[in-house]
Amino acid sequence: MSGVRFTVYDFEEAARARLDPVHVDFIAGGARDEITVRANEAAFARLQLLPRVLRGSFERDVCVTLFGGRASLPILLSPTAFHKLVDPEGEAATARAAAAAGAIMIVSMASTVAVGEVAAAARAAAEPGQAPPLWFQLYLQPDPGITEALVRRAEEAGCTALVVTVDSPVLGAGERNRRNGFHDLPPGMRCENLVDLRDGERGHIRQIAMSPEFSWEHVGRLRRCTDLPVLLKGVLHPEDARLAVRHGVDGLLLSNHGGRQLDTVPPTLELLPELVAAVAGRIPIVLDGGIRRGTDVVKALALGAIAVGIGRPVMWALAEGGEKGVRRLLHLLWDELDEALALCGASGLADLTPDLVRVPGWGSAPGPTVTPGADTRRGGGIG
Ligand SMILES: Cc1cc2nc3c(=O)[nH]c(=O)nc-3n(C[C@H](O)[C@H](O)[C@H](O)COP(=O)(O)O)c2cc1C
Ligand SMILES: CCCCCCC(=O)C(=O)O
Repeated sequence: MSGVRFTVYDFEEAARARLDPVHVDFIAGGARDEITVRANEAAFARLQLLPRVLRGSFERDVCVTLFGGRASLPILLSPTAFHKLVDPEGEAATARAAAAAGAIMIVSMASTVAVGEVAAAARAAAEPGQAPPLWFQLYLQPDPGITEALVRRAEEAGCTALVVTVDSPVLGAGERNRRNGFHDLPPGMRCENLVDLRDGERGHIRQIAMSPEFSWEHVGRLRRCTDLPVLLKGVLHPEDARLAVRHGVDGLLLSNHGGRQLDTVPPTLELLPELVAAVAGRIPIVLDGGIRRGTDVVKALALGAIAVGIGRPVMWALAEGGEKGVRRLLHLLWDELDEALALCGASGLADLTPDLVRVPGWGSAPGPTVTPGADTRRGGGIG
């Protein structure tokens, strides 16, 4: 069925050959001119690695502890909607692959399998006695009762953290989707987490309300309605990062939505040093956008992210080979990460420090100096 896949790009190529071009556009596309989509990957390519040698360590440990849960690798599956578009088992297949690899999966509010079923699939595939690390992503809803009902569904499913996407006061303009007339899921597919939230609601995409009315007050309300750790996804401005800390947020997913919301925002990698300095070790930062290689993971972690997330690569791998495809993808990235650590002279993630990365010609690590003790990987709020 599937040939040998050596890189993330091989999965993408195979998936493109297999999928409806309209769905390829939905996955690959971004907002407007897709400048940020391209910038995300380019930022990683621009940054250089400056390895250490002769550090005398034989094995490498890439496990990471986040909010008391342990993951086998610092690569999360960022929330992506509509997995059934690319595989009949949808998010259940993804969850089995993630759980088998010990990777954290963030289930999208717009998943095509209900979060409870996703969790059951993950449990069945996890190592015996291990709780599969599963988080839930949501968009705040104008009706607080709906937001709360979603939180309860996630809690009941056993999710261990909530990721609130805050970069979507309106839906970013995906011009490819507009041109293709892609506005609805095909018959037989729906957003299962939305079914029966209110009488008569059948899981239509339109039930997800994007609204510019949200403020920090709503974040505070959500904070009070659950004991789960709450992360904000899509904070880009350092001042907003400081506000997030002040509002009791437990972590940030530094993300520009893979370039799918506001076009021309900076690549997340370039923003990372500023955000690390802004939160000053008080909460951990996960970064997504453009991660395609083990060396990309090393660069993000060296600059202070505790872990990274991948979006499109998961969709391509799921399309290419279902559960097995995602398993192979995670194994491949784990392998690349392990190799990159070895070549950098690192025995673990804590060895990834800002001095290992350089902007060409700069002669030092990019961005503002990270305050000593402000490394979110060792600071408070984690573990
Ligand atoms: C097909 C697709 C669907 C997505 N769905 C969601 C979603 O439901 N919620 C969300 O917060 N982000 C969503 N995102 C954004 C991802 O979580 C993530 O931020 C982005 O894909 C990371 O960039 P990358 O694709 O370059 O790895 C989606 C992205 C893609 C490509
Ligand atoms: C109103 C539909 C929202 C679907 C969310 C999917 C998403 O975030 C994306 O980037 O695509």
